[in-house]
Amino acid sequence: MAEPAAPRCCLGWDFSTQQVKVVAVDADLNVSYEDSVHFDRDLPEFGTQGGVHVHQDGLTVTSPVLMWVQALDIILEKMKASGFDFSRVLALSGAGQQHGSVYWRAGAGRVLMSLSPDLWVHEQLQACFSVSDCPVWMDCSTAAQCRQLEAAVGGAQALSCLTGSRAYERFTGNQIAKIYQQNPEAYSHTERISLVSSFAASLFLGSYCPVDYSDGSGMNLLQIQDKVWSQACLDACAPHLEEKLGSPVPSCSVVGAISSYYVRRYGFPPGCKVMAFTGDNPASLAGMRLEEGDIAVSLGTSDTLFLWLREPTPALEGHIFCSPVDPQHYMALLCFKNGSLMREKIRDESASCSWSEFSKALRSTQMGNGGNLGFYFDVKEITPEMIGRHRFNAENREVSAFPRDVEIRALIEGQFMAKRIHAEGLGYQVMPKTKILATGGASHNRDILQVLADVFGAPVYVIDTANSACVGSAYRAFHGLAAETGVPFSEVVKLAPSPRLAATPSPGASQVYAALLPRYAQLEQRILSQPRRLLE
Ligand SMILES: Nc1ncnc2c1ncn2[C@@H]1O[C@H](COP(=O)(O)OP(=O)(O)O)[C@@H](O)[C@H]1O
Ligand SMILES: O=C(CO)[C@@H](O)[C@H](O)COP(=O)(O)O
Repeated sequence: MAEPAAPRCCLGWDFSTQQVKVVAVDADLNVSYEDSVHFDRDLPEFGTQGGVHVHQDGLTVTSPVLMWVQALDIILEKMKASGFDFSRVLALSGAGQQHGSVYWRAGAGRVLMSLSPDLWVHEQLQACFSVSDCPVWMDCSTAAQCRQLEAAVGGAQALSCLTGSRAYERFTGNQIAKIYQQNPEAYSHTERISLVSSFAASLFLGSYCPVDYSDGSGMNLLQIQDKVWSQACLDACAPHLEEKLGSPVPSCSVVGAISSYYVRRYGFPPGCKVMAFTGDNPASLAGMRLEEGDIAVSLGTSDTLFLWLREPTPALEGHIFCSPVDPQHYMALLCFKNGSLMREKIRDESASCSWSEFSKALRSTQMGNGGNLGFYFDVKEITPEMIGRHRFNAENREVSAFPRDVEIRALIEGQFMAKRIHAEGLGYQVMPKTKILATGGASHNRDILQVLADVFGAPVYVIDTANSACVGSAYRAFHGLAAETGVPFSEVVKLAPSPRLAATPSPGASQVYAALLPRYAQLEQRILSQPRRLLE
């Protein structure tokens, strides 16, 4: 009897801070394959820590662009070696860490179009980048460019109304302005500037892929309501920028068929469609099938919190992005830089480098931590703009240290109280029907999720894989296949596995945190009002 045909699938990619990841999702919307290449571990020759290089000024943070390309080569070879059947891939899409930028040297487009299947992609693109170390989202070296941009458009709120955010140091327009000002030669030799997401899509397309509206919203350049580049912002950042960026496209666009390179080298079908790639947080929104009223908390390298929005409400804190799945709607996002890497530091200092010891400490301490509260920002935080470690006892007196278990609970409770306080600052209210959807590496840790449920007073759900950006990308690829028929994204994914309940609030949690949240907010204000703290 003939073998039954292998089920068709879509691939979802994620070029995130610490790794490149991929999932295959079959037509029944179940994940059938998962793989990753970890930059520090699998590509040690690039010498990154956490996927990045922090420069001597402590502000500039970059990643080598060829490391990303080589990671793609390696992961595809791993898939091939494992027997993955590429001929069943109908379409693919992907995500990238947001805000990072890639600078393609003049002539690179031609090289991309004529890749030889006998060689690795990274071998062929060696000379294709005018900037070898790409600024990434952790960079905070563009304060001067941010002030220039805000001044050019009439202030911070005016910029936010236009682009969804006041000027942020990691946002791509400000990063491009810095490259233009400090390295005009590299800028003038650049024929195309991509986001990490559109760069990754370009590798698959074999030609430059446009920036999508959703990830494009993280640049301080896109008018989020009109979905066009803001001429005033472009002019304030660098000359000839519009031609280097190309026109932005709806996130649901099919941008073309896969390059013949992948057809000939790996056996992808020639008609395999490439759907526009987007930011990792927007892709996670798709992967978790977030609905209005839900709140998503991503615990990856960064921690982020995001919501589905019907109407944009740009403010001086937080970001509004175009929705990655519905052209009429938006998403709100808060980003916290001291996420997993800060948790790893405290784990190493106070839990013998072990997540299970870390969890034990969370289980052995009480909700509310005996009134002890902590702020842990080893790198300058985005929300709020603060740096340093600050610990307070139950009498609000600053103390220099906590016992190890108290330190661990103070870190996790503090991280989640900050998220709730700043989400409420954007107008979000926890309702009786609120669901929290958690994702990212730390969502593997049930004890961390328990604290999340307790602080928010809401149940926490997870999907089968913590790689929601990959899953969302594969779902978006399925949506791309149906796009011509106008089927909404929600219809395409309605039969996907439902999120699973991972934690419910403990009895008494709401009373404990009703008392602690205002204290945490007041202490945060106290720290912020001491100017020396900002400079530490
Ligand atoms: N059991 C665990 N408990 C807490 N954090 C964890 C656990 N397992 C992994 N992590 C964290 O997950 C992080 C990676 O998350 P991930 O979402 O894959 O990151 P990114 O997508 O930004 O590369 C690691 O830095 C690690 O600290
Ligand atoms: O800057 C932001 C969002 O605004 C970050 O969330 C980046 O998108 C990095 O994502 P991870 O690699 O931490 O998932």
